[in-house]
Amino acid sequence: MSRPVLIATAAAAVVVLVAPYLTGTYYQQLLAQAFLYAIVAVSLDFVWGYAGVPDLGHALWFGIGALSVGHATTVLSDVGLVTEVHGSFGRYALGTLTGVVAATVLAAIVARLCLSSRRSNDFYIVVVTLALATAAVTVYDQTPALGGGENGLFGFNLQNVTPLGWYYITAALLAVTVAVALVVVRSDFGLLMRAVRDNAPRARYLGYNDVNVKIGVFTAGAAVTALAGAVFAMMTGVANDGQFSFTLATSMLVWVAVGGRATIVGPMVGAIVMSLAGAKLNEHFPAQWTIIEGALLIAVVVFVPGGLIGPLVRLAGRLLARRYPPRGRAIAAAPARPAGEPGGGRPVIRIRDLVFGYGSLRVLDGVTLDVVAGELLCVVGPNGAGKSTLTSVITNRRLRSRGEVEYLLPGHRLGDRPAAHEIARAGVGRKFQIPSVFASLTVAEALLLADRRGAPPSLWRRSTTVEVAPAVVDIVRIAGLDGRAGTLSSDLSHGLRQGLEVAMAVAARPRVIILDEPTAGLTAHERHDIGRVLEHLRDIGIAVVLIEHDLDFVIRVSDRVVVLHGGRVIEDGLPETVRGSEVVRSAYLGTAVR
Ligand SMILES: Nc1ncnc2c1ncn2[C@@H]1O[C@H](COP(=O)(O)OP(=O)(O)OP(=O)(O)O)[C@@H](O)[C@H]1O
Repeated sequence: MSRPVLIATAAAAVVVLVAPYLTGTYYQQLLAQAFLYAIVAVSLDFVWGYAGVPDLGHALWFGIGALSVGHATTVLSDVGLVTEVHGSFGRYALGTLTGVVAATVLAAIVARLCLSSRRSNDFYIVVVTLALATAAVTVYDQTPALGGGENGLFGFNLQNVTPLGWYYITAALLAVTVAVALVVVRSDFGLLMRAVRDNAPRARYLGYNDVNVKIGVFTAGAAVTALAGAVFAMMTGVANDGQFSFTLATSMLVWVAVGGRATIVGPMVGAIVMSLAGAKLNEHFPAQWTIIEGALLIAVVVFVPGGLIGPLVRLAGRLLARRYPPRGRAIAAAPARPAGEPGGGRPVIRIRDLVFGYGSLRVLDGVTLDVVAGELLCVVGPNGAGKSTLTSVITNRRLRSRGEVEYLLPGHRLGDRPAAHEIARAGVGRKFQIPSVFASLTVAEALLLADRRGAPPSLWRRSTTVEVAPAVVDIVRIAGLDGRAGTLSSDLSHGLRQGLEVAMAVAARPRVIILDEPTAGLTAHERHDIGRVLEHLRDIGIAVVLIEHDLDFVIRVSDRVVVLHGGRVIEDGLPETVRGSEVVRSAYLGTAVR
């Protein structure tokens, strides 16, 4: 922590400690509530801001926590009226535990159902979480025996804790939440969260199970929010449908959006300021405040998508970084380590009669092919021949296809239909045709993630150096990325992103690497250099599969050439043979070949 940050944190701590003595009980209660809302905002920032899962029903978890405490500490009549309140601490603890467990289990089920669907996208998740929250309010209101009906449960607040006591308890809970959140988002796991948010398929093809990352973060967010709801109920002695409501869920989104997504501090400040303002204005203008909140959300999303406080936090960070350079992540060359098995000639992927189509369009039509260790295989063919599709079907066996793809990778037994991240973990690397990188990660961070190839990252440790193979250092140099370890991928040109993606694929220590047009956008000199790197990868035993259009380059670097046309292999042989083939010439000239 730099000195100014330390001073600012100490100053904030002094203000928080002294503030209740300068205000009355009323403001202590308001601030205690605001601190709990700030915990909720930080948890939503985790889920939405960092993992990119838009949870429109986040209030549901808060309501479950509150209701559970209310239910555990009261006795209800048939119509849901509270007839007795239990004051024992055990019941509050039981209610809290039950609420947190119930929210965690429900969130895990919802996330699994929403996120593991192949059709899952942001819109899908928004609709499901919104529908769930709306249904929860209806169920609550229709079941008085559960939560007291429209009146809710009341009068069960934990005795013997003064407003000042709650003020300090909630402040301490918020401090712990923010501290833990900051450690996690700066850790290696935080890197993975941002990677999954920016570009889930890219993370998947580096060996990470992006769905599980999202489910884990979503579930953790629900658990923290349920805990905040439980404490809220203990403090206020109230549990009602407002705590489940879409109105509260919208307020939560406003706190995060206005504060600034993916900053932790922004949503925390946003929640404290907005909930205090809301409490004051709600007293005099209840109807108007809801409209103001809605308008603010729209205005922020349209005009300042980074939020109001987030950019200030980032600016302060940048100014501080000039004076106190942070510990960035650096790239270092690791001692050479053989990634593949030397001694080429052994098939590592065996493809037999592979058939794949998009709807009625048959794109691969009985492809049979061996990918061999220590061989540089080029796949060529006219536009639309099915080259990129072949890559997709080899690297993701969850895509519906017929035929066989067998992976003969030592040390890895893949099931019948392995998922993309499992195939990547086994050592099949991929570069997409259009450069696919992580916008908010620096060059060094992207290589760090690639180097781990799906291994679970630490939740608290922040790696500062990424050690990559000499071939990666070569690619970094050839692509012009040296000296740019700290540059954000979003700030790189098209050509540099291309180079970064190739470097990422190689950094993952593949046994098979499939590169879809890695030289597109490179100069002749750079192509020559990339060609040398590919030959080096082949020489250390990696099976290199190159999809290329530049036939001169193909003839120069490849050991074997496969020609695809209309989804079929029409030629498979030595480069010179393929170049002289009549059938290949007619395929490229557009003559039908059947
Ligand atoms: N997601 C998709 N949905 C429907 N059709 C698709 C999809 N992706 C590709 N296609 C079609 O499948 C066929 C093969 O496409 P593919 O991208 O695999 O060819 P390619 O050989 O890689 O071509 P290029 O050299 O132009 O990249 C094309 O007709 C294409 O229009």
